[in-house]
Amino acid sequence: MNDDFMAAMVGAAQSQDAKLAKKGPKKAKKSKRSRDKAEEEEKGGAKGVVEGASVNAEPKANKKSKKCQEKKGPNSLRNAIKNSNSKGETLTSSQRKANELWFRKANYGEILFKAYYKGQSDGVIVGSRDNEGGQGLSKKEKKRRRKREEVEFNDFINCLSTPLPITFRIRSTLSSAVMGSLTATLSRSINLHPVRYDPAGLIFQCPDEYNKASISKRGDKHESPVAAFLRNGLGEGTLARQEVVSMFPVLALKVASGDSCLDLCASPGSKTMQLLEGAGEGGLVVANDIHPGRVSALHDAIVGRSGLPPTTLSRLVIGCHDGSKFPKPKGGGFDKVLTDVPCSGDGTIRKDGSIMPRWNPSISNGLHGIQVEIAWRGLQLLKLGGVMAYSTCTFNPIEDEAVVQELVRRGGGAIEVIDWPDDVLPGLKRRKGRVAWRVADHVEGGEDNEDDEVKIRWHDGGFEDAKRAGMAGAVGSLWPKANKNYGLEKCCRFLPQDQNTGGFFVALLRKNSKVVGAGKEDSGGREAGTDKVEEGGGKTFVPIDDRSLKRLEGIDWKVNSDELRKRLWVTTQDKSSVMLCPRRFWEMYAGEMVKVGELQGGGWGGLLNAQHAGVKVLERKEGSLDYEIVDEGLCKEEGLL
Ligand SMILES: C[S@@+](CC[C@H](N)C(=O)[O-])C[C@H]1O[C@@H](n2cnc3c(N)ncnc32)[C@H](O)[C@@H]1O
Repeated sequence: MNDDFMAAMVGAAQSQDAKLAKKGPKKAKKSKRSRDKAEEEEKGGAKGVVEGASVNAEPKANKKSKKCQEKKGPNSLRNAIKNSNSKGETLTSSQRKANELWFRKANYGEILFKAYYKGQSDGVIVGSRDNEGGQGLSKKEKKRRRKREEVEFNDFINCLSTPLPITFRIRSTLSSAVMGSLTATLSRSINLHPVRYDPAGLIFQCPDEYNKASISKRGDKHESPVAAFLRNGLGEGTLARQEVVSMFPVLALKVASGDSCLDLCASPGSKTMQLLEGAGEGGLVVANDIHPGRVSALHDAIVGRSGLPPTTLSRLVIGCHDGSKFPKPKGGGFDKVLTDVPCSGDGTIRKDGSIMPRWNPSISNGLHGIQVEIAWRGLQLLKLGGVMAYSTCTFNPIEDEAVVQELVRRGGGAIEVIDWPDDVLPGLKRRKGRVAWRVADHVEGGEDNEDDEVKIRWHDGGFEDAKRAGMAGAVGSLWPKANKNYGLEKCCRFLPQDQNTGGFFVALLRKNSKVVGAGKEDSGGREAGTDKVEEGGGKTFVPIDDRSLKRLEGIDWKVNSDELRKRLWVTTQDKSSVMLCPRRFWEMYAGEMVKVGELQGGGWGGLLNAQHAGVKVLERKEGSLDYEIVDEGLCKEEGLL
């Protein structure tokens, strides 16, 4: 632990003590309990200082790969947390740590979470399922309804504090004989039956007594029969461990044999595996993630441990790009796209204890913009008539319906939210997407907040009002557009108490015609203008042209320009970098670039077992037209230096 951090902790504890002294004794007592808990965690060195949520938590990787991730992979969630104080100030690392520690110790995450979701519009968590908002009810009916909602809200909160059941699925690629024998073993020897809403009989949810701890006791004589069954099945590749709600988006996509699929935010890869199973041997799955370390973990999970046969694996291409700028492959778009975007992850509270303590609404507000951009790119990369699933594991409408609303709005008629297919998991309890929700941030004391308490600040007056009130990161697309019909009720919300699952959100979007950009006034969070890119415009890998080659003139390449032209494929990722796609493909493996294939023939994806679609090797120096090499080792390997 370094001195800075120690100082930050001491400072945080002192400021917290001062705050506790200011509050009444009751509040102080409550906060003391959570402070003790936080201190225990701190001593254990566990998740002491807030890191990314489970969805974004870095996989275990060696030190080198971690360093590499920090250098190369921006983490949207971590960034959102960093900037999540209501004033939008950029904090130093020790200020941030102190802030987080104080926040966690005082239990503010839970307080804000409850206040936010309790105060949300009808149906976001509790209440009407029909988007009617309870108009026209008598006083008595309203009172009864409020009581019912109170009970419902308590059910929701109570459910969040219970552990998530272990779930798994039988792989859909197995022969019916193997499937039959597995289901027979499960029902006869273990008395475990498929979930009632899966007529295919492939999804299983273990009873509560089989928790994570009991399942992880492996191989000893106390190993439970389910644990042994799982261990064998996972090893042989007949089973896949996956949270049940996480299976929904790919099932709803109804991937058919021969489909080309893009998984834009793929790591750790559980949904990529479902896509691969569905697309079969005639299909193609491109799995992408922005983090080299997470791409590596995805590779290990799928290529190393999934047990999927080589014929299936050869249909997989792994990429490592910012999904919002993913290059368009030559020869048209994908049949199916999945954008399982980075999110605040509060739907995973049952399995990730680190989420609630640092929860605040500004995290979601901060992620909305990148979620829109990734999903918008997904829509651009979709074939006409193709379907994209947009999914998150959060209850927050800011990351759910508000994103879908912005995509449909941008599409200007080209994009349509479609219904969940009737024949997929019939009987599954789904709640309708919301057409109304409330926008909030949180205030941490000071001028805007006389009580000096951290609390939710609602912005019901809309975007302009919120901007005037100093809401950090306010963009128009956070608010519902009450006067327009965007088909949001067709989105699906999954709440934990309904089926003993995690929380989840799925929207299916069909592309009916080409999408060409959007009006500036309501951009989803990035600078206006970035959404003006036409489909695939400037983002296709092409062999390097003379003009681009000229821009790279300062570099002392060891091969002549004809050879360079053959080897280098280029796409402009942003104004300051050039993504080169050598004719050889590379992947990130435990922090090292490893060559995995060579391009044959003319087109991108010509070799399907290529594991990487390109890599940024040149970056423009700030304020100059010169490029500098990002990865010298790679250029040397390629014979370019
Ligand atoms: C919810 S997780 C995906 C889970 C995965 N689909 C699965 O089911 O196993 C979100 C992922 O998005 C990645 N990510 C974050 N920002 C991204 C971006 N701009 N482009 C692509 N991936 C991104 C994170 O690294 C993280 O692995």
